[in-house]
Amino acid sequence: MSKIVVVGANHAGTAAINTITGFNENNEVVVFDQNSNISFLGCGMALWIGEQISKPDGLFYSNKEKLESQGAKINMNSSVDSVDFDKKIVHATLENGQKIEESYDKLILATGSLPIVPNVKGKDLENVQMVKLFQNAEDVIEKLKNPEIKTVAVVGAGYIGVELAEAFERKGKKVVLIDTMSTALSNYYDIEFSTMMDKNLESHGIQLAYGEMVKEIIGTTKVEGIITDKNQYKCDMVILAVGFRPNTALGGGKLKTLANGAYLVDETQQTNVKDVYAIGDCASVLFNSTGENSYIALATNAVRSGLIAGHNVCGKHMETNGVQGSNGIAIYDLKMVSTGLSEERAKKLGLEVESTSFEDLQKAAFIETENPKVKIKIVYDKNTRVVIGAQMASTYDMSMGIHMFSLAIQEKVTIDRLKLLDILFLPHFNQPYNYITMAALSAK
Ligand SMILES: Cc1cc2nc3c(=O)[nH]c(=O)nc-3n(C[C@H](O)[C@H](O)[C@H](O)COP(=O)(O)OP(=O)(O)OC[C@H]3O[C@@H](n4cnc5c(N)ncnc54)[C@H](O)[C@@H]3O)c2cc1C
Ligand SMILES: NC(=O)C1=CN([C@@H]2O[C@H](COP(=O)(O)OP(=O)(O)OC[C@H]3O[C@@H](n4cnc5c(N)ncnc54)[C@H](O)[C@@H]3O)[C@@H](O)[C@H]2O)C=CC1
Repeated sequence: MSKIVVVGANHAGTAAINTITGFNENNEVVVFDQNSNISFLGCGMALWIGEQISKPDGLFYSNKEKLESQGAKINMNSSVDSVDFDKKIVHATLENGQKIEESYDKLILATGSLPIVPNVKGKDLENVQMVKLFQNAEDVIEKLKNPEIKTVAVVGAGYIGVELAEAFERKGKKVVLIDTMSTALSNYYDIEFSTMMDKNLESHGIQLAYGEMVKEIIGTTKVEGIITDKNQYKCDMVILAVGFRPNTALGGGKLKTLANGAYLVDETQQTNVKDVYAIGDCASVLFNSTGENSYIALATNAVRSGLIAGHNVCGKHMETNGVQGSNGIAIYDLKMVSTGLSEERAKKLGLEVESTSFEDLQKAAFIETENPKVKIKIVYDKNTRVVIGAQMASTYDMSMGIHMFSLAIQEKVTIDRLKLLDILFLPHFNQPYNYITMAALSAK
């Protein structure tokens, strides 16, 4: 029997706690989380703000009572202030202000990430909003009730920014979407895909302000406008969504990190200090497209890494497969999914790559019901021909197709092996000369 302390009980922490308690091995599990809620699905935030769902209740899948019924001791509103890695003790402040010491045999750090805050004048004005926690969503929803909030400037056209731009437009607000890059979603898609999203956003009246760097948020007490290196926009609310950084202050220089501060972990999620594990957004992941440890903040990675650490702290050896950073987005009718590297990002990393693309109807052409076009692009290493990325876009829900490419990258499958892959055909579903086969066959 071991005593396992878990710091942070959102997606990664909860996955680890569920795994450990699921073994029913009478391990003592003590958990600290500085927040008042557990397992908030940020992915539902835009749906809630944009009123595509009527209430937030379904955005949580666990809570203190549930985890305690499984045998863990849960301290909510309780922060861990420091860790003595030599003595194997965490120092925490409980909800009632009491300072305590908790010893551990195994420690799991699941402290997640923090939104990056650009260091610009005016960032502390009223109505400048972060969008990470449940409480942030509550604040935004409350503020949107004020009819004086007419225009929202969203800074960052990544996943959060694009999803929220849609949500604000659905709420009848004027939206300006600002990004330093020349398209939306530039971390995930090549230009022929991201421009599809840009046209989609523009066709719904969202103003795109790309290639612009925010210099200042203006106002006396509240937001009145935003100034970039190229323009000035009048607005009543500013959303900052320019990415996450790992929340790793507890490492205190003892734990090795990537350049961005994420705890460096091995294939079992263990850090460089024995018996100390790190999972989720505070940790590195092995990125199969490059073979290197990287930072990819996703709930999917958080859950998987929690499962892995949960096994290993209980003495059940489990190793990561590495990840592909598979992701998806659905804005109005447009769905886009990607995995691994885009061609542009691969080239920026100095990789020699080729790509192959195809566009066709999803189903047999004679089908008389809904039959949208699907666009696909597969990126592969020029020398080894191993697949390292794929992107798909359509108004049709083709999202399941990307999982096969995720597996192809994980298992280092070459583009040539996809040419004759046995893909089912049924006119209701797809075409015999389907776009996956055709893209692979047209590879150089
Ligand atoms: C708006 C939004 C939409 C998203 N959509 C998606 C999506 O569609 N798909 C997807 O895969 N991912 C999505 N993500 C990303 C996903 O939410 C994160 O990757 C995920 O939350 C990471 O989980 P985590 O448990 O590692 O970290 P976090 O969610 O950051 O949780 C960390 C926890 O640690 C606690 N904590 C931190 N420090 C301490 C301390 N010192 N003491 C005690 N407790 C501490 C915090 O209170 C928190 O509960 C989205 C994120 C946002 C904000
Ligand atoms: N559907 C999904 O899978 C979702 C995933 N997430 C994940 O959550 C994490 C955080 O999401 P985001 O904050 O959207 O990060 P992101 O990395 O997706 O996008 C950040 C955007 O901000 C831009 N940017 C950076 N600095 C800027 C600056 N100073 N001014 C203007 N623009 C700037 C970048 O060019 C980029 O387009 C990501 O890891 C993301 O993948 C979030 C929402 C949905």
